[in-house]
Parts: sequence; C-alpha cells; structure tokens
Amino acid sequence: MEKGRMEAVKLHHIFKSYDKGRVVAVNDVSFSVDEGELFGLIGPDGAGKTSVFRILTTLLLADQGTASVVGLDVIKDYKAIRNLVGYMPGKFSLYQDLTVLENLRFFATVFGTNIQQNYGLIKDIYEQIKPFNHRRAGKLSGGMKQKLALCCALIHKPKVLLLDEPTTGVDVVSRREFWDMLKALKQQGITILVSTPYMDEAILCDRIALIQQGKILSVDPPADIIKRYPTKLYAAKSADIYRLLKDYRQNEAIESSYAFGEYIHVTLRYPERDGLSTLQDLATNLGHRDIIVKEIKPGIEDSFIRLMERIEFTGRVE
Ligand SMILES: Nc1ncnc2c1ncn2[C@@H]1O[C@H](COP(=O)(O)OP(=O)(O)OP(=O)(O)O)[C@@H](O)[C@H]1O
Repeated sequence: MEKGRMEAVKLHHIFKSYDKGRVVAVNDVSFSVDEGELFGLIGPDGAGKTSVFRILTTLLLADQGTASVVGLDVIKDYKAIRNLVGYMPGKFSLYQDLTVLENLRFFATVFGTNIQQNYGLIKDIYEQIKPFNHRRAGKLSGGMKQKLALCCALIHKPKVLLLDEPTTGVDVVSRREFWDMLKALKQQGITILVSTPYMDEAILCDRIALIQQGKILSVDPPADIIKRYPTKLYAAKSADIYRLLKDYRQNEAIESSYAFGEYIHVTLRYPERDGLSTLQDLATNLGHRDIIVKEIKPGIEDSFIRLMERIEFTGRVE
C-alpha cells in the first residue's frame, strides 16, 4: 500500500463454511482494497465471491478472521458500515412492483436522505433511466435494471461500493456502459470492489484478486498477472478442431490445451523444444488438414486458466 493511503476494505484470514463445515466457501482469504481503488474479485460460479460480499456488508458472520470497511470492524461497527457502503447484491435487489422512481425514493428514505441531496453523484446514470421513471422495475431491460440498482446503491453517497456480479446476464453494450460508469465513480473518489466472472472486465480493474474454490490465487494489477505467465503459449487449429483438441490432450508432450474462440490454446511440457514444429508435426502425423500453428501472447484468461489448473492439480495454491 502507498504511504498515507488508507485501506478501504480489508480481509484478514477469513474462513466461512456452510452445512456444518461440509462446504468450505471462503478458505483463508486475505486481501485489501486501497481507498479510491477499482478492485475486482474474479472467479467462476461458486468460488466464494458472494460469501465475501456478504461478510463485508455485515450480513454474514465469518467463522474465523477479521474484516473491516473504511477502518470499521464488520462485527463491532456493523451499523456504521451499513451507512458507508453501497451494496449491489448479485441477484436482482430491487422491488419489482415499485416503479423506477419509487425504488429510488425507497432506498433514499431507508438511508434518511432524498434524491435531491445526492443528485450530483447519480445524475449521469439516473438520466439514462429517467424516461422510464414510472415503469415498474420488473418491466425494465437487464441493462436498465442494473443502472437503477447502481443508482439505489449510490443514493446515500457511500464511500465504498460493493458490487456483486453487477453485469452477469447483461448484454455486451450495457456491460461496457456499466464499466464506464464505474470509472467515472472512481474518479469521484469512491472505492469500488466489484466481482465478475467475465475476464474481459478483469482487465479494466486497477488490481484483481483471482478466487477459486474459496482461495485467493493472486492479487495483482491485471498486466502483472499476464506478465508472469511462465511459458510459451501457442494457438492451433485445423479443419477438425474438436479432433485436434482430443489428439493434443492425448499426447504426452502437451502440458495443457483448451478451446479458445476458433483456436486451441496449447502449452508444452518441454518448452525448450521448438513448439511450432512439435505442434505442426503432431497434427500432420495424425492426418489433420488446414493446420495453423502460431505463438501468441497470453491474455488474462490464459493466466487465470493456468492458475486454476495449478490449484486443481496440486490441491494448493502455488
Ligand atoms: N447458505 C448456503 N448453504 C450451503 N452452501 C452454500 C450456501 N451459500 C453458498 N454455499 C456454497 O458455497 C460456495 C460458495 O458460494 P458463493 O455464493 O459464495 O460463491 P460465488 O462465487 O458468489 O458463486 P455464485 O456466483 O454461484 O453465487 C458454493 O459452493 C455454494 O454452493
């Protein structure tokens, strides 16, 4: 952390299990979010993201560990935290039978404020949904619902925004617009912790924590995670890409291979070998046609897939 910067969110060795310990949802999670940071919690379904958010919003008690938001303890200071945090839960949180305006007024009243008082903060977002002021929330499109939920989470001018998968199930254009809004909010000094299963969104964060099976695999700026990719990565395809994937998977020279768009991404067990000819020859010898093999730069998805494979293979974070 930079000198003089405050940690807006902090988790210290947090554990949470369900079903009398049978499901370990959060397994020794520690990370912190600096004040003013746009921080992503990235992981697949069931990784433990929602449990982390519920602990931070004081709705769920951790089994072990401590957590704080703007320096306040989630257990001792839970009431104060609720006033300082804006929370957008993963599942649609608004009242479906209330209109856009009624939802906003409701959330403002709960926090002892009104729409006018903090209008500056929600203005840009709210103006996009204002034409639908009298439409019931349940009748809005996914993107509109998401904007309304963000307005409601902002209505009391929180210091920290906790957004649990705000873009899941929303179309690509709305997702992009939503991230533009987050950037604008960050510029106004609001700290944002946001979870997402989408890797293309991970890259838009200042730093990301990758979470899998309740464990944090890494916490870094996305560019650093990509830079640390430890080996050469190849993209390959042929006329029969499904058979090629199967063939590569059965070959002992191949370390890892997975479908990625119209290509297969491949790493080799013996990186000192000439990867291009190894992959090309393998495919040719098995009768493939229209073979293309090239070396490529890894993206954040490749880095995450690699980190996930490590944990599944060894059962621990390396
Ligand atoms: N109340 C509960 N009782 C039992 N198991 C639970 C409960 N809540 C969550 N779990 C389990 O804990 C694990 C982590 O769930 P959590 O909802 O925190 O993850 P997530 O990353 O938010 O995933 P999702 O996006 O699917 O909600 C999952 O295996 C889930 O099935």
